[in-house]
Amino acid sequence: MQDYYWLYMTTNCTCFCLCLASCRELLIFNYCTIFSFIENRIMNHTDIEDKPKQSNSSCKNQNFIDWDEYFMAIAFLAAKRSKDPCTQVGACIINEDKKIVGVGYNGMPIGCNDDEFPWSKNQESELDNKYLYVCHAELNAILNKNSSDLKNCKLYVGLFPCNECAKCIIQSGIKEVVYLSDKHAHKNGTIASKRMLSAANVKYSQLNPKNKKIVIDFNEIDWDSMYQPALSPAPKNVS
Ligand SMILES: Nc1ccn([C@H]2C[C@H](O)[C@@H](COP(=O)(O)O)O2)c(=O)n1
Repeated sequence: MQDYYWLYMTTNCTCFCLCLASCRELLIFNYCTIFSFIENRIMNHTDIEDKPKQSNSSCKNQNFIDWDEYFMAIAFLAAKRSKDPCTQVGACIINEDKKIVGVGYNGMPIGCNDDEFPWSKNQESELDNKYLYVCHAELNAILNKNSSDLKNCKLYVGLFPCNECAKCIIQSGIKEVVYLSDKHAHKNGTIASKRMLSAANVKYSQLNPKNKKIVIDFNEIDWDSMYQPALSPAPKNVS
C-alpha cells in the first residue's frame, strides 16, 4: 500500500514539475517573440513606413540604408582618399533624380605634389601652412561635376562648409546642404557661411543617421567563386 502511495506521489510531482517547466518555456518563448518583434519595429521603423502596402515584403532585404545615409557614406568614403593627416573631408553632390553628379575630398591642387606641399598648420614660416594650398572637399566635388550644371542639386558633406565653399556652393546653383559635423560652428567663417547660405536660400540641415556605423567588408564576397574560370560557351551542334 505504501509502495502505491509513493508511486502515486512521485508521478504527480513529476507531472507538476513538467507542467511548470513547459509554462516557463512558453513564457520565455513569448517574451522572446515580443522582444524581437519590438526590436524589428524599432530597427526597421522607416522601412516599415516606406513599404508599399501590397508588396511581398517578406522577400525584401530589410537591412538597407536610406538615401541620406547612402550619399553621406559616399562622402565619407571619398574622404578616405584625403592625404590631410589631421582632417579628412569628403563631399558628394546629387541632382534632383538622386543621381551622383560630383564627388570630392580635400587635397592639393592638380600638379601640386602632395609629398612636397606642406600638410602642417602651425609652422613658423607662414608659407608652410596647408591652409594656403588645400582645395576643400566641397570645391573639388563642385569642380569634378559630370553634368552641365548643378542647379537645384544637393550636397552631402562631413563638415559644415566654410565661407569660401559657401560662395562656391551658392554660385554653382546647389540648393541644399546636408552635413554631419558642425564642430566649427563658433568660428567666424562658419557664421559668415550660414549667413550667406540663408540669404541665398540654400537650405542646410544636419544629418542624424540611424546607422552610426556602416561597414564595408570586402570579405562579404565569396572569394573562392571569384577565381573560378569562366565557363566556355557550349559548342554549337554543326550538322
Ligand atoms: N568643410 C570643410 C572643412 C574643412 N575642409 C578641409 C580643409 C583642411 O584640409 C581640413 C581642415 O583641417 P584642420 O583645420 O582640421 O586641420 O579639412 C574641407 O575640405 N571642408
